[in-house]
Amino acid sequence: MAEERKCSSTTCGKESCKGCDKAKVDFSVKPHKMSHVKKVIGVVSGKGGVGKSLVTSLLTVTMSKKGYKCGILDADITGPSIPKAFGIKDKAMASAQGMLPVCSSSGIPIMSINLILENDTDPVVWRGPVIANTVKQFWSDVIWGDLDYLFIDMPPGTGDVPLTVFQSLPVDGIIVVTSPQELVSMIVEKAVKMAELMKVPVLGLVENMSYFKCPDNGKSYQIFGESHIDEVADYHNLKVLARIPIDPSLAEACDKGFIEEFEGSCMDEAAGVLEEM
Ligand SMILES: Nc1ncnc2c1ncn2[C@@H]1O[C@H](COP(=O)(O)OP(=O)(O)OP(=O)(O)O)[C@@H](O)[C@H]1O
Repeated sequence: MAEERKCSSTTCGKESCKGCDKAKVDFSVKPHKMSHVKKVIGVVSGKGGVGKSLVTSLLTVTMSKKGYKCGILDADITGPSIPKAFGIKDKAMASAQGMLPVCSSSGIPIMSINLILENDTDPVVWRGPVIANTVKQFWSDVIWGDLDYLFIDMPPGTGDVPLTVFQSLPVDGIIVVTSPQELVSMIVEKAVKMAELMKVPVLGLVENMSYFKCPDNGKSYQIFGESHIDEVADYHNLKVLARIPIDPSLAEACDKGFIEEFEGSCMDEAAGVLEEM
């Protein structure tokens, strides 16, 4: 008689799966005992360079200005950009109890691989499991203290690290960042399907680089083509939380480390959704 074929998925976890060795296996990792984080929010994108780190930074700054205690876990180990956006030059320290995040000038605790590496330009040439373990340690070994929201800047795509974050950390919801271009529907669908598989709610979509408002004539131009974000959001029954224009002052703030000085209101709707959670 043919042997029953075992499910080899690490993500199956279905009650109905009779063959899955890994069904109902608990991959969760405990936070540091001195961390009390109320909500964990993942910021994801289907592909690189769409402004995920910018959106993570803007959300954190907006929520902090509303009086919430927020932190950022930079899970983008091979392309960390959060410390730069916040102009952080110090390195992370450790105490006998655990690792200490570095606080930005307005007091936002941040942990990123670039706060540990000797030089910011040192490349991380590590195997996937080592990278994934580092992210887990940023949760289990870092003393985050009391936080209302911890934002996780995920690496792009649906690979090893996003999978580790979803399985190991108690992610309460994700925000999907896109840019206006043809691939958007496929990219959003991949992120939404992964979130469904991981049973994590999608809080909504953010379209970055939506348009450019010309300072000379006040007209808006859709530099990357017509936006399809509304159709995609309707199709998946999701909200569009923000449309961020291409704004050279945002790029400058991000690249020169002044993101905390951001005063705009483009993240207000997203902030409202987070407050309602
Ligand atoms: N709306 C915007 N207007 C102007 N510049 C922007 C905007 N969004 C992002 N940028 C710039 O684009 C670059 C890439 O942004 P960012 O690092 O946030 O992307 P990312 O999706 O996190 O990239 P990666 O996936 O490679 O980590 C940065 O230099 C940033 O300042």
